[in-house]
Amino acid sequence: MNLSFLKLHRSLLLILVVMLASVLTLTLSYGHYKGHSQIDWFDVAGEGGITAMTLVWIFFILLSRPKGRVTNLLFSGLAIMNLSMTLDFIDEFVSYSEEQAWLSTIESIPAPFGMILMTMALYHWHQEQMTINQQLRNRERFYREHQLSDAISGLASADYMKSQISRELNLLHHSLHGFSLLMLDIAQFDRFNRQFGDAEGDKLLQEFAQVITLNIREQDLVCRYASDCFIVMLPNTELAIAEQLSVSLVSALEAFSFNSSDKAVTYKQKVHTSLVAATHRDSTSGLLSQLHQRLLTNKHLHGHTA
Ligand SMILES: Nc1nc2c(ncn2[C@@H]2O[C@H](COP(=O)(O)OP(=O)(O)OP(=O)(O)O)[C@@H](O)[C@H]2O)c(=O)[nH]1
Repeated sequence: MNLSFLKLHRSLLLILVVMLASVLTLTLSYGHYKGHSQIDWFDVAGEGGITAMTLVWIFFILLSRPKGRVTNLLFSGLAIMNLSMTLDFIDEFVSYSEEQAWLSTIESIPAPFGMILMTMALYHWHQEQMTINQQLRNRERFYREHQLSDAISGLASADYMKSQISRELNLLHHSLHGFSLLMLDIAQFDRFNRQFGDAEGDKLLQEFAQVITLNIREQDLVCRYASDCFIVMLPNTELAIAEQLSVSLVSALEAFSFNSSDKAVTYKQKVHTSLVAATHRDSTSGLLSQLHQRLLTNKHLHGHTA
């Protein structure tokens, strides 16, 4: 588990600890233990479970989110709801004298305010997500599942691409134009890895992924298919248009200068490509195998020079 985001939220964690410590001090110093026989253990389990769960939610929010307005609102809403729940939970063990009965009365007051803050947080989170979705459109298309993305490039995985190809094949008879698939393979990537090391190789893969994402259209989907090989799905695109897109994408990739982490080396990479246009007679595996065969032929035709 990566805990790096938690370090950004030290002040929020401190607020939570101070809040819970104050509530415990206040209630335990004014309250009197009810006695074992007076305690309803079903209520204790239920209310204790809800209180603990809101703390777990706060933990995961702070673990997952950078600093900012949405995080502050989510934290405040949940922390205030947790305040109500903690008071309710402690109520199961202690009772108060008449002068301190307000401690029991106020327990339900924070919860609605917490819910209002959570609602505002969810609205702003929705707005934030719309912006992020726009940025991720070429990586996700219709579906989000972190297990279907490639950890190094951040792109969709081969499995996700296969599921999208099958989906497009099923839709093929409804669309005016078929779709095309473009395979892009970095030339001599093995040599690059040996020369600069695997970490620089990973950096090149990430930067190639970004260049591809920036140069494809809104409707296209890109995945990292295998080691140094990417596939771009071009929906509603005939082969002639796909060829033009391929040429401009390859020139963007080959014009891209890779800078090593220490800025000591600048490097340009050649790219091999292959293209297929899908027809309703094709299958997913058949299309992928055609792409692969054509890539091998193109590599052979153009030689293995970088
Ligand atoms: N850095 C890095 N390297 C990887 C990763 N996955 C595979 N590789 C390496 O990618 C290289 C792929 O080698 P090849 O398939 O021979 O490709 P190539 O050297 O580009 O050969 P051509 O395409 O024929 O020019 C191998 O050295 C793999 O070890 C990865 O995630 N990160």
